[in-house]
Amino acid sequence: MEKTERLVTPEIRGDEIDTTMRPQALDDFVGQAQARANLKVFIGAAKARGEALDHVLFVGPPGLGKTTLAQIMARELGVNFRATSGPVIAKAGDLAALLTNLEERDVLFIDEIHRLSPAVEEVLYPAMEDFQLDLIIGEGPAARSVKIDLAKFTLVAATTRLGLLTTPLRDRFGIPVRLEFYTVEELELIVNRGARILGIGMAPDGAREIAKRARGTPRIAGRLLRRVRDFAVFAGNDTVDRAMADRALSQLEVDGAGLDSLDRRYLNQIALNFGGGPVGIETIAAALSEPRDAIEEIVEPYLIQNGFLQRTPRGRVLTAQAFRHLGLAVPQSASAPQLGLFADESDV
Ligand SMILES: Nc1ncnc2c1ncn2[C@@H]1O[C@H](COP(=O)(O)OP(=O)(O)OP(=O)(O)O)[C@@H](O)[C@H]1O
Ligand SMILES: [Mg+2]
Repeated sequence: MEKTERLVTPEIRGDEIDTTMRPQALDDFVGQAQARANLKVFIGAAKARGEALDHVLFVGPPGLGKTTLAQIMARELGVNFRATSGPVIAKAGDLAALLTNLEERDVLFIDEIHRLSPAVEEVLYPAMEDFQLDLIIGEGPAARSVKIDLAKFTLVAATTRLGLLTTPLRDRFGIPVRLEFYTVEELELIVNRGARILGIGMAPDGAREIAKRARGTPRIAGRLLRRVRDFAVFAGNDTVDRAMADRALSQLEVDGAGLDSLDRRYLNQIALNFGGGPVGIETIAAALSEPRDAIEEIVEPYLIQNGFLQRTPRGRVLTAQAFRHLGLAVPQSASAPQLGLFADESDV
């Protein structure tokens, strides 16, 4: 099934070169105050001891800055940054090749670590724990196992789906870091910084308008900013104000809450065809002709976070706020407060 190309998708799109606005140092990185403060201490301590930093696991929805933080960590540690991702490492030998090329204290970044194959994971365990590689050389009766010592490296891994990680893998990370959606105020700072980098004027109410519609996600803030800039340039404006931002984003079908047409189709589907829920994710995915994974990863987290949707053991349920946002009458059941008791957000 083909994925819908959305302006507000938090995933990186094929047409984007996503690097100009990337912060280079921990102090330029906006938001995630707690994670940043902790990392600062751990990085400082590792540097003072001259040792490799403990392995770090970043968990959170796409576009919140996991890759950016991993790069910043390598830079602050003053070590090399090597990057790969779960689906790219096909064979155990691929990972072995990466690991044996690392120097002392280097950062190896594995994106989408939940997509590593079990055979590759087996190689990763002793590498993370004892900095050793257990390899089988040869086949049949001539096969023998050799141990190779590795440099003491730091694995920095990222996942959008903590629930898909095996427990033994999860347990081998000394520093788990959960990234949260950004506040509107934080996104305003990111939009203003981006506008300066892109060389476009930004009025305070313009930055606020873009920030409000960016779904708590810096990648989306950056993308909306670029599109709004296009509209401004086309209109002959050198400064983006609220009216300009609003006009551009409305034209692009991103509404005042940052919801796009897929979000509204999702909510409408549950409201109109399933009486507000509860309804199972498979049913919704089929009704929308969208892959279930995409819905779970890039549509629902923001809707749940912002009080439009609840996950319950019996399925998805719309909140009163969602009905109001769609301009629909709120059914009696949607306002029942006890629904929250059953909300299951363990894998958001
Ligand atoms: N705190 C921040 N301040 C400013 N810009 C940020 C911040 N975090 C992320 N960005 C910008 O958002 C974009 C996405 O960040 P990044 O690629 O690190 O996200 P990610 O969490 O790795 O996403 P994915 O899970 O899709 O890989 C980058 O272009 C980066 O410039
Ligand atoms: Mg990334």
